[in-house]
Amino acid sequence: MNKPRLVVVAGVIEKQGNYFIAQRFDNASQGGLWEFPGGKIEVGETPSQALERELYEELAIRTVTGLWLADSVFDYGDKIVELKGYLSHWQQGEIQLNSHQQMAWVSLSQLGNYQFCAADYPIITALHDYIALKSHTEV
Ligand SMILES: Nc1nc2c([nH]c(=O)n2[C@H]2C[C@H](O)[C@@H](COP(=O)(O)OP(=O)(O)OP(=O)(O)O)O2)c(=O)[nH]1
Repeated sequence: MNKPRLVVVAGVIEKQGNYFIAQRFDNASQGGLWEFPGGKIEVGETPSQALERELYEELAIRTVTGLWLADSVFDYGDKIVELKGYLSHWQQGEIQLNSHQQMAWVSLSQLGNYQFCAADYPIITALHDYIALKSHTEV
């Protein structure tokens, strides 16, 4: 039997130098692990539309999708996840945690203290690279 291949979008939201991360419910797939919020792309959606819809459903905030950070493919055994990571810019609303058991705002260096879903590590690397590049090009 072919394994399902899910195409999933995830958004990195920054506020005052910290990044939003959320912990999956213990009883979900990849339970208890941390992630960037997002979810599966539905038929007919662009990645940005899917991400803006998911962040509204999961966190009740309106966002605009920004720069693409990285794509990552990981085989979890029962399914293959193709994760697309983007920056997401918070526009409106206060965060309500509708789909996660915990949230945190953490600095770039603190991201290393959390155990993320395996597919997220290339996104975290791309975020580090992006921030390093940005700090070198800003005067
Ligand atoms: N939203 C999100 N999902 C991620 C990330 N990293 C990662 O491996 N995933 C995986 C976990 C899930 O298997 C899948 C996304 O599914 P989902 O968040 O829409 O919801 P779900 O729990 O209903 O998924 P599933 O159990 O039906 O597979 O992608 C991430 O950073 N954000």
